[in-house]
Amino acid sequence: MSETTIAFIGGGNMARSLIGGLIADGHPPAALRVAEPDTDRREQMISDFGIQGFEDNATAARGADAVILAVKPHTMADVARDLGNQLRDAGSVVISIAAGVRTTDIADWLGGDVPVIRAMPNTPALVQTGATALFAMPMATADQRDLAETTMRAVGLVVWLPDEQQMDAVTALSGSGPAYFFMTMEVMQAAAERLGLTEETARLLTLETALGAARMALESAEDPATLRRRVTSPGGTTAAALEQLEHADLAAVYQRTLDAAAARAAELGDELGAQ
Ligand SMILES: NC(=O)c1ccc[n+]([C@@H]2O[C@H](COP(=O)([O-])OP(=O)(O)OC[C@H]3O[C@@H](n4cnc5c(N)ncnc54)[C@H](O)[C@@H]3O)[C@@H](O)[C@H]2O)c1
Ligand code: PRO
Repeated sequence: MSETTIAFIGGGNMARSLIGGLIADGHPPAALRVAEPDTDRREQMISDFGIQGFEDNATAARGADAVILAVKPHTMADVARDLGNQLRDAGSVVISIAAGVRTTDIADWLGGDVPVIRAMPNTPALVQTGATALFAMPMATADQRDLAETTMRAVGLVVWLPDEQQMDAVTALSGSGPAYFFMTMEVMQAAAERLGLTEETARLLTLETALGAARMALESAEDPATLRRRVTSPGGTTAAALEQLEHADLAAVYQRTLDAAAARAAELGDELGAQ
């Protein structure tokens, strides 16, 4: 793994999280490259991480073991078409992290015989607690799958999907999911401040509670419903609180939330695949 050269095409938020997580895991910065057209962003990544930065995608990708396409979904077709000749000849493992965009479309844009692996990571990769789902085109070799898995496992959990369609649900759950938890933290902290806590106290207690609940749910043999019941004394404070969440029909809110994200992922795949 330490010898593996990984080139990121696009140096935005998600690339930054993956690069930060890989370096924290011990990946040598010199073996990481980023192609980023925005000069300030590129220079910032070079200075923050000590990686190699390039203005030009082809130069960054040349000779890399893995090329991670980390541009926005609507930029993917142009980027893949430009890199196609080079990637087909080089035998690099091509991993796309774009929401919605399907492997067969990326392979077409690359010009055919390139086994594309699709990944849906999330930004907690930066602190090595990412969650990534992978799907590989059937033509991908075991070595190519291994390289994709090893790369993403360096920054957190990895699961393989048997069916690419499930990627839309994953995007709705763990790809976008950090935003749902961040929003919950924002509103819980604000509510606690309105109850009289200082900003700093409310912030710390909110974040530690989120971390503690997540760790406990991960490490416990009990399911979250059991853990929730253990917090909830009959007639107590938690019961009074949960009554409000039930009244707001949290289950329906989250169903609509994930449905909307999954539908948008499918829509992106349809729209962009038609190019
Ligand atoms: N941010 C997330 O939480 C997240 C999670 C999973 C997947 N993704 C996927 O990752 C991809 C990137 O998302 P992001 O949030 O990092 O976006 P971003 O806008 O922060 O980053 C995209 C970067 O690509 C650069 N870019 C634009 N045109 C380019 C080109 N032609 N060649 C090379 N680079 C170019 C931009 O300057 C920008 O820095 C998207 O496809 C998104 O669906 C994002
Ligand atoms: N961020 C990207 C988006 O919002 C993809 C998952 C998380 O589209």
